[in-house]
Amino acid sequence: MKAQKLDGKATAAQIKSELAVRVEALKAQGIHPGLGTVLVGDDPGSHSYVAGKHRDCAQVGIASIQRNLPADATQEEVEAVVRELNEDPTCTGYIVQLPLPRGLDANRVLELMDPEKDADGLHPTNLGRLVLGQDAPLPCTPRGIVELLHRHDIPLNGADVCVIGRGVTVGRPIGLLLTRRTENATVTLCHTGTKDLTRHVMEADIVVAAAGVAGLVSADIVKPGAVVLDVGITRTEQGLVGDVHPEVFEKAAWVAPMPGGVGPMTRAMLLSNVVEAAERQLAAR
Ligand SMILES: Nc1nc(=O)c2c([nH]1)NC[C@@H]1CN(c3ccc(C(=O)N[C@@H](CCC(=O)O)C(=O)O)cc3)C=[N+]21
Repeated sequence: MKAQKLDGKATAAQIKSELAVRVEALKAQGIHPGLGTVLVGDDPGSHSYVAGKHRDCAQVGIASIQRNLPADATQEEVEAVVRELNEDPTCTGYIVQLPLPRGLDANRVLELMDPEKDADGLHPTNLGRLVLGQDAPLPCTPRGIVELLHRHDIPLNGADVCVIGRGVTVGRPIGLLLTRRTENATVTLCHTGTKDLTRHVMEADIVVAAAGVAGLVSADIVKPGAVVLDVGITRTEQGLVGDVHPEVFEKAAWVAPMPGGVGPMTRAMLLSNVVEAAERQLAAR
């Protein structure tokens, strides 16, 4: 058996064409969505992600606002840019690209953002709203994963999901999304302190691999017919490597590959968050 592909690239293209229609409708009402990015330092990976985000914006008619700071920028300089974007009416949503260079306090920066403009869903207020089940921008990668599963008719109701990784952008919030009544999955959150990872992966209907350990999920620990999503990215001399070993394609029913799976969905959800923030601003007028 060869796994079917959870095609994030094609699904993201579909979502972008839906968003382009909503952007036109907003513009007709006088609201022009604009995405701001705050990028500190010269990490080539971060620069290429941010460039991709602005290309996506152009495709759906969202304006781009780029604020780049040098690697030696101070906490005060970064915070000044955040304050500026909070006040900028042309910026309807923005992100601070993570991780920030050493020595900068990302939590203090996130806290300073206007939660209504938080396109990443990572402001403490919005993470709190997620816990409380209130309407708020959702973290992009978890939201992209749920959307990818929904659009391939993968059932979540009652599914046993094993999440590997407890990071703030993926592992921790995805448990909150998947256990909402509307999704109704059962989630096990595994991490470096997990005693027997193999046992948890073996029992799972759906595996979300977000540990950042190349090839961590091998075919021998995946249940036949499982759904496996590769969220890990490790840069090697041979290129980008995911957390899911290629042999898993021979055992799983569905695989979201890296590249071409969750990454493009993450970017599409960022655009969704910007459009929804603009729609909320219109509704509040
Ligand atoms: N504030 C903030 N928000 C983020 O959403 C955020 C961040 N910081 N820091 C870094 C991570 C990483 N991330 C990715 C998004 C898309 C791809 C993506 O599109 N990947 C392509 C391939 C990537 C490539 O070829 O370089 C794919 O999987 O097909 C990857 C990684 C967002 N992040």
